[in-house]
Amino acid sequence: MRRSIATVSVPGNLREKLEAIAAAGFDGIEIFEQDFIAEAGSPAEIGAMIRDHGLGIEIFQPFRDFEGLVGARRVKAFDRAERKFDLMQQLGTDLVLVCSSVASDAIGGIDRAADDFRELGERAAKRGLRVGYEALAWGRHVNDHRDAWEVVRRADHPNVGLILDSFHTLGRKLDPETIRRVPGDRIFFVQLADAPLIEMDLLYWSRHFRNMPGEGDLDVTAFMRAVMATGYRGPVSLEIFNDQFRGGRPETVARDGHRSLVHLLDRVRREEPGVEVGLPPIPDRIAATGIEFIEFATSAAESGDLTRQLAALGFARTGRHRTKSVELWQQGKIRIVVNTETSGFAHSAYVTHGTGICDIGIGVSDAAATMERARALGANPFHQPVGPGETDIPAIRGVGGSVMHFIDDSADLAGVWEREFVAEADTGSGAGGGDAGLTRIDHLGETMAYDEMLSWALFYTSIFDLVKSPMVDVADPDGLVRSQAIEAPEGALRLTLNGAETHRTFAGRFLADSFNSAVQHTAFACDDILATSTALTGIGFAPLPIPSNYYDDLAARFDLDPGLLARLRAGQIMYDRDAGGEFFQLYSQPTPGGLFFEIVERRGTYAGYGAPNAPFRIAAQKRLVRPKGIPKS
Ligand SMILES: O=C(O)c1ccc(O)c(O)c1
Ligand SMILES: [Mg+2]
Repeated sequence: MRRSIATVSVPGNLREKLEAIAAAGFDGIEIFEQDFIAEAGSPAEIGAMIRDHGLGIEIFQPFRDFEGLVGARRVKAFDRAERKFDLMQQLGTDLVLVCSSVASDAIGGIDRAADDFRELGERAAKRGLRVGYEALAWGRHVNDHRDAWEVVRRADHPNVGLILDSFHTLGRKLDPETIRRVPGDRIFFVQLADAPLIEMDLLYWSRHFRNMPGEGDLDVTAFMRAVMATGYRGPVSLEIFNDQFRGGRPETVARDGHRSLVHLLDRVRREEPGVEVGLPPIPDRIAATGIEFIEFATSAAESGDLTRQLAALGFARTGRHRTKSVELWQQGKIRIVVNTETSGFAHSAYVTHGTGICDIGIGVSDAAATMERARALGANPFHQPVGPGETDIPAIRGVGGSVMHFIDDSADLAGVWEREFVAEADTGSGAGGGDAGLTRIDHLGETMAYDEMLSWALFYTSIFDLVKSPMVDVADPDGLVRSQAIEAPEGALRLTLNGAETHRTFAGRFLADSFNSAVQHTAFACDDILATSTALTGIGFAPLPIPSNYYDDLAARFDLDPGLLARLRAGQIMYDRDAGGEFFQLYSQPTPGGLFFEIVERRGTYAGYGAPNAPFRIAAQKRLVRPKGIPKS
């Protein structure tokens, strides 16, 4: 199937749009009249420019307020159509999108509209053109794809067909299964868009909040399955009106669009067996098995602060790299790599962003398959020269230019630690070692600009078998931070994406200080937070101080055993509860750069991340990092 995108979906001038669209891998475009009118060249020149980018013009759109008019208004509508037919012939496209009328003087009636379309089809046929009819969700008389189909069916003209748009169908909560009844050869074009579920006026929602399939809450996959089941094999096109995308980068928006389309078509062929979507086979979404390691980029001068904090968290240095200035710190199943090399990727990450997490190792079922899927979805593979005896671990670029390595349980990859590191036990020079009962990485919190959240959520959920939880608002004293959790079934991999809109928030300050989106916090799991808290106190861990008011409020909100409450208060441990269980959180003090660690215990099936505690945790962090408050400019 031809993969297409409407020019309105991508920011920039027409040339910038086309370059980004072509580079992302699309076959064609929907030329939006606005984008065409704004351009300086003649229609023929613009058509040639589009084709010079290797793109087909799949459709010209929109043609508005055509059907249901009478008298001079009707004559005028046909005249307007003829002018646009001229234009289409000069541009070099044979299909026009007519969206259902919103004109106040349009008269309803399926047969009246069908007559109009039969005549329009006749006129189009004389020029070898075709007309497609789309029901806008807010159309005056036609606002349901079933009615638009009935108009097309009764028009009964080979040059008149139906146009489907997932937004108009799903946004009005129409059952997409009804599409299965339409003959595939009567569908001329299919537009796709997703949207977040927000109660608001349909037109406003459509024109400002659409997003790429998979980025929102609509079941675009069910819609597309129904379309494919009709036998339709024409173009599939993204038609995204989104304020945020309009201010984004053309390359990013186009790349995300293509990624979403590949991901969607791959889902459709798996869930609707027997349909041919015209994509080369790719591995299914990858099951992530956990976080195999995180790697800090730092320097010899700064690494001491970091490793002291690791030791105070109960980590022990267990190995040194055979040839590089790289240490391995471990506790439970957690591996932390501390890299103080003075060349290579980690060093450049350190130089640009300061001490921070530059690399995440994800455990996967099959690393080669992960690379294949990531590549097909437009991810950028990462390579750096490997020294003698070093393992070339497959990797791609992730958030903020960081690296994501993939480790499966093949001997080659899983054996990297034994092969490349000399165990400290053999040298007798280990540091740390006061185990505090941390078992694994519960989650990583990535901080990014709010504008990037949809993009990275799509990145993760298209490559891996992960699901998004609803977005939550976190109140920082100086602004809002939005948080979105992405999780593997059973919680094998959990990530939170935290989107900051202003640099005055704790997250926003981290972004500004490190010039980067990156992991800001690492949350470790333990089995017994009270025991861990006691052990940590014994090895010199300094928790984030939580105000006494917080514990008084806990006592008021929950029926907590007074003994437990006293232990929480003494240990600076935060508490939350949901229908499935309980949650305990203990925070480290942040580094001057804003990085921090969290220790959690999940009891029962508690599914969240302690969002109700976040405002108090953030206020406490800000008190430490900037005791005099953050300047208001
Ligand atoms: O918002 C609109 O007017 C509009 C125009 C054309 C479309 O295809 C559409 O889905 C919406
Ligand atoms: Mg549309």
